[in-house]
Amino acid sequence: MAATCSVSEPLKNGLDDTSTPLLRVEIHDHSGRSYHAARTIPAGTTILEVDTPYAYTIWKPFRNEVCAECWRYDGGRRSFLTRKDDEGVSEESAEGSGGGALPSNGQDRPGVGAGLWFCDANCQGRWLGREGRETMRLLRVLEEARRQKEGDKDKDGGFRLEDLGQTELSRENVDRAWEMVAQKERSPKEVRKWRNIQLDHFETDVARYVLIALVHRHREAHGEMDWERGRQMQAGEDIIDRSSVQEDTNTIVQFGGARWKDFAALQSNELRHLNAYPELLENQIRAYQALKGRFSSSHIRASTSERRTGSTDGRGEAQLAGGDQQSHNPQPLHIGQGDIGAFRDFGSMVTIDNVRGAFRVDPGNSFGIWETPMTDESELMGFAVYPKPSFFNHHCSPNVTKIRKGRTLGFVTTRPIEAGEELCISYGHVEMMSLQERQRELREGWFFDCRCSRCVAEAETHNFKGLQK
Ligand SMILES: C[S@@+](CC[C@H](N)C(=O)[O-])C[C@H]1O[C@@H](n2cnc3c(N)ncnc32)[C@H](O)[C@@H]1O
Repeated sequence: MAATCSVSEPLKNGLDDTSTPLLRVEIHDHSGRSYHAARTIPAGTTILEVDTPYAYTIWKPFRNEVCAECWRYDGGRRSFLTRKDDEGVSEESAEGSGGGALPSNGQDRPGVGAGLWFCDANCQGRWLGREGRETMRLLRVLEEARRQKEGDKDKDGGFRLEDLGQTELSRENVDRAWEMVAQKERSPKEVRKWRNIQLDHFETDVARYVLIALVHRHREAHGEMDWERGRQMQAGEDIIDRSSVQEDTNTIVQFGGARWKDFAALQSNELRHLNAYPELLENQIRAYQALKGRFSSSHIRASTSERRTGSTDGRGEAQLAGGDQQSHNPQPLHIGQGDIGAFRDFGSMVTIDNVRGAFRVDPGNSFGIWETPMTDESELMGFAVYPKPSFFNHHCSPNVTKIRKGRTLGFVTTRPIEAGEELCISYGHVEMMSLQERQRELREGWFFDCRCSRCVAEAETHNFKGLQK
């Protein structure tokens, strides 16, 4: 039964932009926003197709076995991956919507890459065209935070769950944990220490997910204009002031048809997720601290002004972060001339609100990046959040199936659909399970009590107490 009055304001956000000629969003009492058919739809119709996620990560064990662009995986074989990071890309050829024609400055710490492998120059070019070479640099800086050996977390200044002195992760306690971090970051000295935080693989991988989201938010905030300006500076062209068209160009900065406001307005499962896995709070806060320490605005600002006053070494480069990193990171990381526009104020994106916002929406909305074709043996290689498809609710007898081709997600009807009918996918492989098994699976894996029409009908028939209409 669809309702329109029982939802909070945040839940309503994003509704305006989500309807398409085939889909409209309705709000249900027990399951929130959900796609419905705007008219009759034949079986086999692609009702939504989204070409790229807003944020995603590939888990470290798969990083050098999966193409970073098309997500091709060949059972662990690597011979099809012929390009790494920006290797083989000339300075001029990395242009695109990301405006990525920035020089490889030769200063990046040897051995630390951005962690991106590609099938070939096409995949590499597509990635660079969308994300820009600057994003590669940011990923490289973050990779320096990846702990190479098991270390002692206690002494690195990063948050520990024990610091909270509470085992129960109530709303108040989670807020208090973040507030403790907010207090600490009022001291620039403390934030400088966070540059030395070393993250474990999981923490680094989730920090990469956040970083991609923040880069996208930054791109929206600054519009294409700065990227274009950086490209012009690099190419030695006259800078054309296009500030009058910034608003127009802003509207085209989207990733998978979505903007930050769509991403951040997705449903949050923060508390239920943290209660199931309390150590995640430590992982998330440490990831935040490492990002903050490495990308802090004040550090970038100081460095960019250095460049402007010519106090760098004359190679026209501005220091980004890591100038005084720990001893095994002796070389400072630099960004190239022209990056000023692209990076300007990137550090201001690294706020508790933004980072917590990105973590909050991941558990309820992320799609697993599975090896295809999907079998029982398929590997889970990472996860991705696509805001538009996140409005599909789950049904234990779904009428829509999800198909991944590369990083594009397509949604196809599996039977004829009546106008007004709810359109649902299946979140897991639960169709063959009993009512009790399905309920347990969805509660434990997805943190909700399934109230799809099949579960509700079966619960009534079997007098199953767990579900009420
Ligand atoms: C990916 S979101 C789907 C969109 C969501 N309804 C919203 O308003 O943003 C997944 C969440 O939707 C709700 N949901 C989806 N399918 C459901 C179902 N069959 N029964 C109850 N809740 C459901 C759950 O709260 C779940 O965590």
